[in-house]
Amino acid sequence: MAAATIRSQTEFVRAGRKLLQPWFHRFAGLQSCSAPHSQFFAPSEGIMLPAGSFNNRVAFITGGGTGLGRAMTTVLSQLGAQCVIASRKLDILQQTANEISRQTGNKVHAIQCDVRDPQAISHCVDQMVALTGLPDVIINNAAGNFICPSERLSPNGWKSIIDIVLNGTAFTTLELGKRLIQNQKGASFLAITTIYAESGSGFVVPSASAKAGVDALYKSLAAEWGRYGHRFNIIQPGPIKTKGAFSRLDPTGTFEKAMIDRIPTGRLGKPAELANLAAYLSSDYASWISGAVIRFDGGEFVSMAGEFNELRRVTQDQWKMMETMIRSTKGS
Ligand SMILES: CC/C=C\C/C=C\C/C=C\C/C=C\C=C\C(=O)SCCNC(=O)CCNC(=O)[C@H](O)C(C)(C)COP(=O)(O)OP(=O)(O)OC[C@H]1O[C@@H](n2cnc3c(N)ncnc32)[C@H](O)[C@@H]1OP(=O)(O)O
Ligand SMILES: NC(=O)C1=CN([C@@H]2O[C@H](COP(=O)(O)OP(=O)(O)OC[C@H]3O[C@@H](n4cnc5c(N)ncnc54)[C@H](OP(=O)(O)O)[C@@H]3O)[C@@H](O)[C@H]2O)C=CC1
Repeated sequence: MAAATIRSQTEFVRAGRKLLQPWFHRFAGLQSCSAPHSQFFAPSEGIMLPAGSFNNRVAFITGGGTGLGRAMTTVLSQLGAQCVIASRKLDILQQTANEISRQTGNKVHAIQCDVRDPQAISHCVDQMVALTGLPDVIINNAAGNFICPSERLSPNGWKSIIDIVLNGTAFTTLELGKRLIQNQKGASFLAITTIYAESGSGFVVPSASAKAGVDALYKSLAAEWGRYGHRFNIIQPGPIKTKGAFSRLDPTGTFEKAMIDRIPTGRLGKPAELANLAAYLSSDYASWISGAVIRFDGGEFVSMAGEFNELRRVTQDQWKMMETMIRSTKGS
């Protein structure tokens, strides 16, 4: 009996390893494939804004230790900003902060903060004020997500995403907004949401609901707090390969090709491309942009939305045949 249990456990572990091996390989280098026509849309990953665009500015980036947050921190730091990154895992934050500081020569500070907890945010802002003063640029980027059929979702599963994404963004924005208003200091607020904040999406229902809430929060505050010198903008990215996102949204790697097939530019986005857009929206060059929602997805959203877009698959011969059929139709 015991031997049978051990054998079945060993088999289970073996099967698990086999299943997970491609996963580890995929995330080791975060490589992805692309369609041949993506050659027309080669990413420009160099820094877009002039050097020094953020000199004497302080930027606060939640979730700045990994993925897109790290890319945005790198670009802002390269452009002269003193950056403060905040999230739950201090060791990762500190490593990122040290690496970027070394790379750019500008100090990046790491502060531990769970954005679900308003008191932790208040304490984090106290620490930031002591280190750098209040920020000029705030990027609400921290998020949590996982694919899950809604009938399998527990109340706590729902709550954990809403707490990080919607409440976390609201608590951070309100804490910083109130302090900036008290100090009569203007600032640029940017939220990173997603294309499905607009459409909704099955299988990521808590994330879709929370991100839609963030869009509404930022559009509302753009209207209300302009009078205090605050701008609020939103970037809705499509798929950009990061370990955080793809390990939770495409754990087996099965859907990546289908995703690329439906993106008109034939490839995924690059963190550096998003970082350039975020830097522009947060800069003085964008001082007349507020309340904007920028979809940044290589055309994926419209490609999925159009009734007839699947006709891309029709060949020239099939078109000839169909045109003949249509033209030969008489009457209605
Ligand atoms: C067809 C499309 C295919 C592929 C798409 C591929 C690519 C992407 C394309 C577009 C992306 C668009 C938007 C992306 C949005 C993003 O936000 S991506 C960023 C994702 N990054 C993260 O999530 C990082 C942070 N995440 C985490 O820390 C965890 O994952 C967390 C679960 C969110 C939170 O961790 P925490 O430790 O606080 O929570 P837990 O205690 O572990 O869990 C809380 C409850 O949730 C339940 N849970 C957790 N995981 C699952 C799961 N996989 N399925 C179901 N339920 C889950 C957990 O059980 C707890 O509930 P309880 O058991 O009832 O207590
Ligand atoms: N990559 C993509 O394809 C897309 C990403 N996005 C959005 O881009 C943003 C960045 O995602 P991406 O870089 O891909 O993924 P990551 O998982 O790398 O980034 C999420 C970050 O949020 C932080 N975080 C999570 N929970 C909390 C919390 N409770 N308090 C503070 N920080 C927290 C994590 O740090 P820690 O674990 O240390 O707390 C992590 O650094 C997210 O808003 C995501 O929704 C939108 C569309 C597409």
